[in-house]
Amino acid sequence: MQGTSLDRKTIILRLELSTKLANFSRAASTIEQAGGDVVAIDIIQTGKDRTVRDLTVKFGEGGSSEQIVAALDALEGIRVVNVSDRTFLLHLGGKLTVQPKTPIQNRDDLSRVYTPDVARVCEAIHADPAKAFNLTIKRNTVAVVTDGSAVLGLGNIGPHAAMPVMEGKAILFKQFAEVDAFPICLDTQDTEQIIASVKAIAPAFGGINLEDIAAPRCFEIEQRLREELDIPVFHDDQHGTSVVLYAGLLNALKLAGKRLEDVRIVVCGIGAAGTACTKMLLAGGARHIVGVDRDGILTADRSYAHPMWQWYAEHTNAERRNGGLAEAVQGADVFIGVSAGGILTRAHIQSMANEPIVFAMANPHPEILPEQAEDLVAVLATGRSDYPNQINNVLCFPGIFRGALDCRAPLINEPMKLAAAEAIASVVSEEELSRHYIIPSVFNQRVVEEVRRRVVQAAIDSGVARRRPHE
Ligand SMILES: NC(=O)C1=CN([C@@H]2O[C@H](COP(=O)(O)OP(=O)(O)OC[C@H]3O[C@@H](n4cnc5c(N)ncnc54)[C@H](O)[C@@H]3O)[C@@H](O)[C@H]2O)C=CC1
Ligand SMILES: CC(=O)C(=O)O
Ligand SMILES: [Mg+2]
Repeated sequence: MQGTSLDRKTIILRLELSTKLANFSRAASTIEQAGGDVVAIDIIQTGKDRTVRDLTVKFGEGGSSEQIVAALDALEGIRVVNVSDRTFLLHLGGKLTVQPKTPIQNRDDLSRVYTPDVARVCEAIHADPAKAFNLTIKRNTVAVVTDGSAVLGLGNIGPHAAMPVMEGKAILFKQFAEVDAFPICLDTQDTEQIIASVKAIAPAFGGINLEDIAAPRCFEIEQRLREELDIPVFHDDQHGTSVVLYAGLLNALKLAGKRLEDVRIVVCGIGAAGTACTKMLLAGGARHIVGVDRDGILTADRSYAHPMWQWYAEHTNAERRNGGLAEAVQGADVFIGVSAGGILTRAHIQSMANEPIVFAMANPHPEILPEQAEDLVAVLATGRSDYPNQINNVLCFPGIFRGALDCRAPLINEPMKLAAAEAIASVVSEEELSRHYIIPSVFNQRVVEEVRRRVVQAAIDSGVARRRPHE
């Protein structure tokens, strides 16, 4: 596994110790010998035959949780019941809760919140369904919907395993943009069933954020839902990613003194994110794009069963390059990776043009780690939170939905996406721009504010705003 995490340096071990066979100080010294340091002990249960204790253990470069667990497992009378780290503990019981806005303290409150008085509100909405935006959670609530088929770069891990990511997205919506978002992981990967399910739940929501649904089905699902619903439907991995990529590239090119129209760009991984990034770059004026996937460079010399790849081959690679990743990156100015971890090598980067720009955006493992390539590049970015230059759709989706909800746009159109990209890029001033700061931090409060402002304006200018928000 690549990458490091500080969290993995502190673990909590739950041990069951037989009172007859095990000796606690023996366990502690075994942990020490395996490179760990016991910093806290909690007794969870004691009994005649056994005790259960939680041990907080820190370890340095020399130790690992696997070594410590293996050493303890070898001891007679000790059973390792569970190993957690801070990340796992943070996920205990999930990361979200539902909180009422109004307390119910007496019968009168109860009558108004619930029956009988609530009925008058129901009837008002029945008479005018648009009132659902004013009288229910609809106006501020987004469904984060997945089928678990392309979760981060982990692949098709299914709806249960997708939940932690979707809960995470919901937290980001709330924390950064005050949008109430709800994770919905569907137990189907059938296009028609996904469309029908989302349509069926849509009345409760003011927007639909599709997440981690694999290509090619994500294209049809999004298009059909956009046509059939009157609230924004936005596939984050396509459009959120392309907006942030475009913002990052505008700034990186500024720094490198190159123009989008002139540079040779390689997009690696022609799935949801890769296709949308390419469309955004073409719309922005890029002229030399080559796409490469597992089977090599997409070229009009071949025909593809997958209609999006056919489209891709016909709209890129004018030179009709052939070959694999090595041939694609040769002489390229920009590498955009939305594919899989660890596939880009130093040799690949050395074959690129001078001062190359590398955006290794696969999550959680980028195509190449910054420490492996930093000396070879003008700019390097990843999708991760633990390196500089985080090109991640979290810079887009909270603000773009905030704007769309505030002006009650029925969709998120191209001008709104472009406005979001320009807003994100604009947060980094000319003076601040540097190879380690081409894209603002998600914690920069101006990001959401600026994205929202420009998205609302773009919606008004393009005639899709159904209301003008108060400033
Ligand atoms: N930084 C960011 O904001 C974002 C990053 N991503 C990352 O991009 C990656 C792709 O995500 P999606 O487009 O949603 O998935 P997807 O499943 O729609 O597409 C992935 C594509 O990459 C291709 N691929 C896989 N291994 C490859 C290899 N060794 N060489 C070339 N192509 C390869 C697949 O064949 C597929 O066409 C994931 O790692 C994801 O975490 C996706 C969205 C946002
Ligand atoms: C960031 C994100 O949405 C992804 O990696 O899928
Ligand atoms: Mg995603």
